[in-house]
Amino acid sequence: MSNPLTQLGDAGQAVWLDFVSREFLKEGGLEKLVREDGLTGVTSNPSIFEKAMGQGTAYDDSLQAFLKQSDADVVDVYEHLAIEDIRAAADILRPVYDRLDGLDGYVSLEVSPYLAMNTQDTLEEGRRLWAAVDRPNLMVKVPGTEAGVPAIRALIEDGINVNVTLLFSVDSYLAVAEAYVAGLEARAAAGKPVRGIASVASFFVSRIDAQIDKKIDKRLAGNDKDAATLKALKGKVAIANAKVAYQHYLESMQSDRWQALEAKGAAPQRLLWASTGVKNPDYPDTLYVDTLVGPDTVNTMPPKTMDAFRDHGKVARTIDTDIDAARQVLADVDRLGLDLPGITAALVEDGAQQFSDAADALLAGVAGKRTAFLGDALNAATLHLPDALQTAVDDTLARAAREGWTRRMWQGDATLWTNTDEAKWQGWFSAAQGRQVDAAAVRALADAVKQDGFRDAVLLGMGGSSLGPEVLARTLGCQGGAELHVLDSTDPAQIRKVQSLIDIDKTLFIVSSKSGSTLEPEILAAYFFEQAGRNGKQFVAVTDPGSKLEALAKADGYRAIFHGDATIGGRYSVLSVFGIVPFGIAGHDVERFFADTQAMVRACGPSAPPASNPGVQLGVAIGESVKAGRDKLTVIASPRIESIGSWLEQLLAESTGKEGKGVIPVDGEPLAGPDSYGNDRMFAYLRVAGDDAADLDAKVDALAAAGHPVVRITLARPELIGQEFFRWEVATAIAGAVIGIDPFDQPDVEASKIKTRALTDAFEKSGSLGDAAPLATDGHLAFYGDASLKADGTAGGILAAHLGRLSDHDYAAVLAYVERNAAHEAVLTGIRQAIRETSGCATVGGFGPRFLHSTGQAYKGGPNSGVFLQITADPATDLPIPGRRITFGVVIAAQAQGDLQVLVERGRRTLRVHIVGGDVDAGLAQLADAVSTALA
Ligand SMILES: O=P(O)(O)OC[C@H]1O[C@](O)(CO)[C@@H](O)[C@@H]1O
Ligand SMILES: O=C[C@H](O)[C@H](O)COP(=O)(O)O
Repeated sequence: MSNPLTQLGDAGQAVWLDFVSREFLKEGGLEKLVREDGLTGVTSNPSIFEKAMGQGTAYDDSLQAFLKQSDADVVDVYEHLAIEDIRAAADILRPVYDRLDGLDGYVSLEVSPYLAMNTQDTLEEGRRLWAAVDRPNLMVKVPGTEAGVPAIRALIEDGINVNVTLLFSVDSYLAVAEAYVAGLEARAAAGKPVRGIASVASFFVSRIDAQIDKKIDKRLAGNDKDAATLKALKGKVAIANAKVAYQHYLESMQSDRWQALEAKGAAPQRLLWASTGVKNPDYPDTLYVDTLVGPDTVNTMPPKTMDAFRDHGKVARTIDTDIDAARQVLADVDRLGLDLPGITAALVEDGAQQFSDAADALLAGVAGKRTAFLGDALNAATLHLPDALQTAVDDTLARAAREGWTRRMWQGDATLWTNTDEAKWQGWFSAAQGRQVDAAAVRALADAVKQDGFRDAVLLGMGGSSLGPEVLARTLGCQGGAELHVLDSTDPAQIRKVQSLIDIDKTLFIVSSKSGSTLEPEILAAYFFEQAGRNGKQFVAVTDPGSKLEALAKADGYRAIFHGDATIGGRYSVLSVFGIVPFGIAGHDVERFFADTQAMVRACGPSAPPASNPGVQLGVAIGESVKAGRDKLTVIASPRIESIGSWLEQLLAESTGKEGKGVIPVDGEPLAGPDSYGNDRMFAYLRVAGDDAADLDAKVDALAAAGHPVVRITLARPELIGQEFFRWEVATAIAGAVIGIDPFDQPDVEASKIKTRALTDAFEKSGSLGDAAPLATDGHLAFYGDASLKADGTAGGILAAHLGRLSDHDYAAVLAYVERNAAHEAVLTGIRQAIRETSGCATVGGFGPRFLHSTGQAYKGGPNSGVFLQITADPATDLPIPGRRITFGVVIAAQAQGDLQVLVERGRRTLRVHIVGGDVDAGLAQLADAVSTALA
C-alpha cells in the first residue's frame, strides 16, 4: 500500500532509517519497514549504538557468549556486538541490494570517532571494518574532515563503499565529491572496475539550524535592527544550504570527468540528508524531509521523523525549487554576519566530539557490563575520596577522556608526559600480555632444574630485577620447583645468611640485571661463582640483549640466558622475564598466571574510558592527591599479599619522585587510628578475600570515615596479584601524566652510583674510604652530620635536634645499611612508629643498598620534605670479592657514604649514626632507646 514514505521512493529519493538496535532487529522492525515503507537503507552512528547498547538487556547474552570465549578489550566487545547488528541489518537489506543491482540497500557502520583527525588510522580502520563485516552492502562511514578526505579517496580506490559523514558546508561537500571521483578514476586507471561501488555524502541539516537559530535568538533578544530579516531566516538556513549543495551535485553530474566514469558504469555519489529530525519542537516534525525531496538523493530519518512522515508527510519535488530564494537566504546570512562558515566548521568539531563522547559513554557501558560479568575474576577497587579531591579527580578523568589519555598511553605517545623519551619505554604493555616471556622455555628450564635436583634458587639482583620476583615468591610460594631466595644486599652478614640457608651445590643462581652492569649483582655473581666451584651449570642470567652480564654468562658457560626487552624499565619489568623466570623456576604455571592477569590488562585497555578504567582511575586519584598535598601514599596489605608494598614503593617512588615532585610511598608503617595521620596522606589497602584482616578492615574504615582518601582493592585469591602489577603500572604512568613528570626515567639514582664508584675506585688505590670525624660518640653509636645537631653530644640530644627539624607534611626516613632480617625490621619499625606518634609525620624505612635502587630516587629527586636518619655499621665480619681489593664491607660503606653525600648535596636534612664495634643488635637497641629519649 502506498504511503508518503513509499511515495518518496517513487520520487527517486531513497528512504533510509537512522537507527538500529538489537531488539528492533529481532522483533522484525526493519523487515516491516522494508516491506511496507519501501525502506532501502540504514545508517548508524556511535550515538545510536550508545542508546541501543546502553539500555536494557538485549545485548547481554551475546556479550556474555563473546566474553566467555575471549578476553577482549572493551572496544572489541562493542565492535563484536555492533557488527552482529550491522550484519543482521545488511542481510535483511540484501534482497533490496540484489534487486537494485547494488544501487541501494546499504547499511552504514562508522569508523571509530576517535580517529576523525587522523588519515592513516581512519583508512586502516575503514579497511578493517570492511573486512570484519564482510558484506557487499556495507558502507563504511567516514567523517568528511580534512583528515578524512584522503582516506575516503583511498577507500574508494580500494573498492570499499563509503558513507561520508559530518558534512555541514558546501565546500567540504565539494572536497569529498572530488575525493570520490578521484578514487574512482584511480581505479579506472589501474584497470579495475568502477561499477558496483557506492557512496553517499551525508549532509547534516538540523544541526545547522539549531546553531544559527541560537545566534538569531541572541540578536533578537538584543533588539537587533535587522530583527525582521533575522526572524525570517529561522529554520531556513540549513535547507537553503542543502539546496545549494544539490545544485553543485547536479552540475558535477554534467562534468566530463563524471561522464567518463559513468560510461564505465560508475554510480553517482548521492547526497544524503542526515540529521533530519527537527531539534526545535516548534518546527513541523517533517520539516527536513518535505523540503528536501528530489531524485537521486537519500533521506535518513530517525524513527520519530519516519513515523511522522508516514503519517502526514508531503511528497513534492522541493529540492530544486526556489533556488534563488535559497541563495538569497545564504546571502542574508552572510550580510548579517551570522558566520555560516564559522558555524559549519565548529559543527564538524562538535560532531566529532559528540560521537567520541557517545563512544566514551558506550564503551563505559560495555566496560561496566564486562566487569559485572567477570565478577571476582577481575580484582575490585573502590575509591573513597574527600569531596574536593573527588571533584578534581572527576574533572581530570573527563579531561583524560577528551584528550584520549588511555589510547595515547598505550600508543606510547610521549606528549602525554613530558614529550622526551617516554615513547622508548613502552614494552611493558606487551609484557603484561605474556608476550615477552617464552613460557615453554621457562617451563623447560624449571623441569631440567628440578631433574638436576636443585632445591634452592638464589636471585642476585637489585630493584626491579629483584623486588617483583621476591613479592611473587612471598605471595605465592614455591609450587614444587626450587625455593627462591632473593639477595639484594652487599651486607656481608646478609650474604652469609643466605649462604647458610642453601646447599651450595644444589642451588641455582639467577643473576638478574637489565643493564647487566649493576654493581651488586656483578660482585655477588663473582662471589657465588667461586663458591659454586665455577660451575656455570648452576647459573642463569636474565638480562637485556648485548649487556656486560650476557657476555659474562657466555664466558662463564651459564646454563641459560633469558633476554629482557630493552624498552621496559626495571620497575615495570615484573611481567617480563625478570619476574617470570624466577617464578617459573619455583614451579609456577606461567601461562595460567598470565591468563589470570588478562582481565585487568583488558579492563585497563586502550579503549577503556578513563572513568571506567581501573588503572587510569587510580592513577588520576594518585596524581590529584599529590597535587592536593596528599603525597604520602600509605600502603596497607592483608597477610597473604603483605609484601606487595616493597614492589609498589619502587614503582611509585622511582617513577614519580623527581623534579621536586612526586609520590612518597609509605610501606611497612603499622596502621593506627585517624588521629595519627596528617592531611598529607592517601591510603591504599590491598586485601585478599578470606585473609584474617578484621583489624585492618576496621582501621581502614575509620580512616575513610575521618575523611582520608582511601583506595580499597580486593583480590579474590592471591594468584590474581598479576592484575595488581598491571593496574599499578598503569596508575603510575597516569599519575606521572597528572603530576607532569617523565615516569620512565630515574635521573637522580645515577648520582649515588657515581659517588659510590668514585669511593670504591679510590679504595682500590688507597685502601681507605677516608671517613670523616664524628660529631660525637655515645656508647655503640657515632654520629655524623651538621655541627648544629651536636646539642649536648648525647645520642638522645643529637637525635632530638635532628628529629626536631620535622614539621607538618615532612616525612622521616630511617635508612639502615645493615642485614635485613625480622629482628632489625622490628627495631626500625618501632623507631618509625615512635616518630610518627610524636610528630604526626609519615615515616619511611629502607635497607641499604636495596632502597637505593628503589625509593632512593624520590628521596633525592622528589620533594625536599624528608628528614633522613642513615644507619651504618661496622661489619662483624667481612667477605672478600674475588679478584678485587674491595670487600663487601667496603662496598656497603661506600654506598652509604655516596648516598649521604648526594642527599647532603641536594639540601636534604640528614644525620648519620654509625654502629661501632660490630654489634649491630646492641647498636640498634641503643638507637631505639635514644630515639625514645629524643622524642620524650
Ligand atoms: O636491572 P638492573 O639494570 O641491574 O637495575 C636494577 C635497578 O637499578 C635501578 O636502575 C636503580 O638504580 C632500577 O631502576 C633498577 O630496577
Ligand atoms: O548518518 C546520520 C547521522 O549520523 C545522523 O543523521 C545525525 O543526526 P543528529 O544530528 O540528529 O544526531
